[in-house]
Amino acid sequence: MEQKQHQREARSKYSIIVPTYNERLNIALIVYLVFKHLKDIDFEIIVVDDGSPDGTQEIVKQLQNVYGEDRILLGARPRKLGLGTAYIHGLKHASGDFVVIMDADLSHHVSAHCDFDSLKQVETDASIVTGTRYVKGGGVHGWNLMRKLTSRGANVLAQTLLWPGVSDLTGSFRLYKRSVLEDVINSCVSKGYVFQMEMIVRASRKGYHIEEVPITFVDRVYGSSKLGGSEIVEYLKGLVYLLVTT
Ligand SMILES: Nc1nc2c(ncn2[C@@H]2O[C@H](COP(=O)(O)OP(=O)(O)O[C@H]3O[C@H](CO)[C@@H](O)[C@H](O)[C@@H]3O)[C@@H](O)[C@H]2O)c(=O)[nH]1
Ligand SMILES: [Mg+2]
Repeated sequence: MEQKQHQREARSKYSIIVPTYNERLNIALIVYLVFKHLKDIDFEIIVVDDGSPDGTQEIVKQLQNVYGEDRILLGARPRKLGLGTAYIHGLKHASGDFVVIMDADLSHHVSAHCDFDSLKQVETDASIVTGTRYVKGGGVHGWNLMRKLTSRGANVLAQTLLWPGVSDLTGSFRLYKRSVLEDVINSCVSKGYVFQMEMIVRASRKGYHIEEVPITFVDRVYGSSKLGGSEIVEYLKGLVYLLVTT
């Protein structure tokens, strides 16, 4: 009895941060899939919503009624403040020893990072386990040619200039040791999508052990991407900034 109690106390906890902007049609399904897949794991889901006009927060509140406010936390912000700062906001609510970040639109499948091997890796030797589309076994489904070229181009450019030793710098499905995330996040300045690249480059420069797992990114069915031209400009600026400062 005492031993069981001890085992429960010693169990690692995972905080899953899911940023949302207009994800009313997706959020219930991603939450359902996480609960279905992570049966034996202690976790909480932190939804960081930027005042979505489509009423995403109303759905999250309903989900809190179903699953409990201790399992689904809502980090509500007044307006769209960017993807990078959404993670920072989510981390403030997180109580886990490990943090998973993933999109709300079902482009990431929870099994890729929350399988036994990934969890074991980050609990033992790795500091970060990051999903990559650009190794054997990984890929992208559903993007048009322009989007594929944009993603590939962004990665090739960053690889060539920064040599971070990671094959997919712009992907956003990652598993962090909480202490590592806190350390790296505090040195980041990006606010938007470029944040993913800055995080992994800074982590690599700090010497953290980064493992990669192949993932297949599946384009969303409901809603639309929030990646616009201004994010691409920010990415290029971020690249130059990292080149000069790291
Ligand atoms: N809170 C908040 N959430 C946001 C914001 N912008 C986007 N999101 C949320 O962030 C997730 C990813 O946004 P998408 O708009 O679906 O991105 P994508 O075009 O599919 O891009 C994906 O691939 C990129 C790499 O090619 C990734 O860089 C990106 O993170 C994402 O995984 C979604 O859950 C979306 O609701 C924001 O300003 N605030
Ligand atoms: Mg998406």
